Amino acid sequence: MSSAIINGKEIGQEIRNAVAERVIRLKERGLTPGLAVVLVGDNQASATYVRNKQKSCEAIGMFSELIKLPEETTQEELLAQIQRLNQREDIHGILVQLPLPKHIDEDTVIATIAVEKDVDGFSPVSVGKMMLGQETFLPCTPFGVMKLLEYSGIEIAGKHAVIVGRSHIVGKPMGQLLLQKDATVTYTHSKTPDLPSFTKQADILIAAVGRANFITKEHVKEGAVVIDVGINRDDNNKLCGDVNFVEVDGIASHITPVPGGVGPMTITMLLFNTVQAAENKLAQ
Ligand SMILES: NC(=O)C1=CN([C@@H]2O[C@H](COP(=O)(O)OP(=O)(O)OC[C@H]3O[C@@H](n4cnc5c(N)ncnc54)[C@H](OP(=O)(O)O)[C@@H]3O)[C@@H](O)[C@H]2O)C=CC1
Ligand SMILES: Nc1nc(=O)c2c([nH]1)NC[C@@H]1CN(c3ccc(C(=O)N[C@@H](CCC(=O)O)C(=O)O)cc3)C=[N+]21
Repeated sequence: MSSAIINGKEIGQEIRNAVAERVIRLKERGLTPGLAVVLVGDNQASATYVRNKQKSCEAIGMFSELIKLPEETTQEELLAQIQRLNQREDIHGILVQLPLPKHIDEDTVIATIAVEKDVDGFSPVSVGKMMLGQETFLPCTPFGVMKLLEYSGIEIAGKHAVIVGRSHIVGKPMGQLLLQKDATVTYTHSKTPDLPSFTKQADILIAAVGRANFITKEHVKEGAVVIDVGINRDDNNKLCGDVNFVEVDGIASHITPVPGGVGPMTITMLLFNTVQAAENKLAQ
């Protein structure tokens, strides 16, 4: 039997409809939620994501502004741009698209974003609050995965979650959010010897590696829930995840596709966080 498909497009749309309602309420009170996306350089993949984000904002009546800066932008210039966005009344969320060109220090840039506008949840203060279980903007991709699990009725408490990957934007916060819901969490990474011996134990397996079709049937326990965060291009330049879908289909109880799985949820939670930022401002 094939695995149940967790449909991120559908679940994302359901959440977006609720977010759109909140946008209407805010507009009635004279406030249009605004997102600024800062894109430095001309990374092709980044340009595609950024377009998706803008289209999604427009679709639910939010304002979005793209600040496109040349590859040679200095760090000082970028910091000055962010400071201007921090001051602007019409901008409630700021997203600096990563990765940045090598001559710019990402940590410094992210730490400059005002915490009340940090809708990516990447700044040190946001990360610290998340670790402490305090209210804050949660990073969109792990937040989106939590929603996928919730909407699919998948139980987390007491389950063994194994994360492959420990990046600051996906793997690390993912483990933290699952831990908060009482999963037992194991982190694995490139220095983990005998990876399948760990992943085979997972009730919930999260793949955030960045390698096309890396997770195969030898990594997956019968009946596991498999969440594929990866967005890669295969040899034919086709979009694919970190999980070899064909092999794992039928072994997993549930699986997310790529495209149409985690990707649309990331954008959904960005819209969610931006509307929350706008509501927070009205509540001040
Ligand atoms: N769907 C979405 O919305 C999003 C998708 N992505 C996608 O998710 C994937 C991961 O992104 P990101 O976390 O930013 O990537 P990074 O490259 O920052 O991190 C990759 C992680 O995978 C680990 N890793 C690499 N090779 C292996 C290996 N052979 N065995 C075990 N672990 C390994 C690395 O380990 P180590 O730390 O030891 O180097 C690292 O922790 C990418 O495909 C990216 O495009 C990213 C963001 C959002
Ligand atoms: N500051 C910052 N915040 C991010 O959230 C961020 C980032 N930088 N840098 C890059 C990664 C990647 N990312 C994706 C978002 C949406 C899709 C997405 O919508 N994917 C669609 C397909 C898109 C397509 O067709 O190319 C899908 O999976 O169905 C994918 C990847 C956000 N990231």
